[in-house]
Amino acid sequence: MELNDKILLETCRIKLGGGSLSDLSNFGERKLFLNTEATKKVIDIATLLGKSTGLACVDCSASSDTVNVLKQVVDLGCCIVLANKKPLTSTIEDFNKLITHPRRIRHESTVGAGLPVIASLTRILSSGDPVHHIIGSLSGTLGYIMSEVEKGKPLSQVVKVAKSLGYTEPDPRDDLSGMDVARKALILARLLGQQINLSDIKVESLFPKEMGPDVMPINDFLDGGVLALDSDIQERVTNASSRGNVLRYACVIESSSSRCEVGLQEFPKDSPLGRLKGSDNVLVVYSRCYNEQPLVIQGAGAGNDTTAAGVLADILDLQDLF
Ligand SMILES: NC(=O)C1=CN([C@@H]2O[C@H](COP(=O)(O)OP(=O)(O)OC[C@H]3O[C@@H](n4cnc5c(N)ncnc54)[C@H](OP(=O)(O)O)[C@@H]3O)[C@@H](O)[C@H]2O)C=CC1
Ligand SMILES: N[C@@H](CC=O)C(=O)O
Repeated sequence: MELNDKILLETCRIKLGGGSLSDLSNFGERKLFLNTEATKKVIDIATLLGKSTGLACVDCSASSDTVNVLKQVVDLGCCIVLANKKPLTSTIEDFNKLITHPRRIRHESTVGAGLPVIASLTRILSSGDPVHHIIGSLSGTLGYIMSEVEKGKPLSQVVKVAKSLGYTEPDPRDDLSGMDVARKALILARLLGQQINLSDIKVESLFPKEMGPDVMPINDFLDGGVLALDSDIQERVTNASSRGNVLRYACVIESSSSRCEVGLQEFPKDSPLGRLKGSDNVLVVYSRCYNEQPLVIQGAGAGNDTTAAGVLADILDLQDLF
């Protein structure tokens, strides 16, 4: 379908109302392709236009199912742009395949939404400057939740607000389990050359297994389950505060030891992570050049606008190649 202003406005209306893209099939003369048929269409177009035109295949889903079609379009010479972290956090073989042509992939929005995290790291590494150590707070949702809980608001309420502001993954348990941050950490660690998998990362979840997506439907979690988490997190925040600290969900990556872990940690209130407010992300990078004075990248790390801006900038950046 042609993405004219009318269709784009209608798409925004449907998605802001919590609807599905499939609702667009009821809007004028649209044809909706599902799964196998959709994949075949994408491959047909990639076969026709991939090599000659710099066709970019853009994945803004939160699905694990797109990795096969992405690998095929890469083989057909297409560029790929991802906001979706799952293809890059599949097996190391899939990751290596997707980055076969490093100049034909952009995935800025996979870490820090629109913040220039991937671009900065890629520049540092390609200049031959080895990155030793990264520490960051890479979840807009968890950053927002921790700063609101600090103000005395219950976690259960704040999760719903984070969802309505577009910060969370489609299922906020992807954020609260730490898996969304673990995926970002894995993408960064793999960029640094670590040949590791998601299962190698130590991850702290903020809810018990009984509340997981395989056990509890999302609405039961949001309307009931999450209430049981309020007192524990409030107590941890209060205890940290009594020591002059704040709690942040941090990610630590160390090149020398291949250490990669994500979880809640206490930080002094006046440290780069401790000063974070709202959905801001911060990434502190230590390399040979950025040693005494590390590179600090900070700003809004989640939300529809900043993520979309990151994706659009990636598409435009690729067009300069052709
Ligand atoms: N929100 C944010 O701040 C950020 C999000 N991201 C990433 O961007 C991605 C999208 O997040 P967000 O926009 O919040 O999520 P949404 O759920 O709003 O959007 C995902 C869209 O993908 C569609 N979709 C799902 N599966 C498939 C599929 N197999 N093929 C094609 N389309 C599919 C969904 O369709 P339907 O409408 O039918 O559900 C939906 O419209 C995620 O991977 C997320 O991690 C990255 C950085 C920041
Ligand atoms: N759910 C994510 C969105 C960006 O990746 C977050 O909260 O950071």
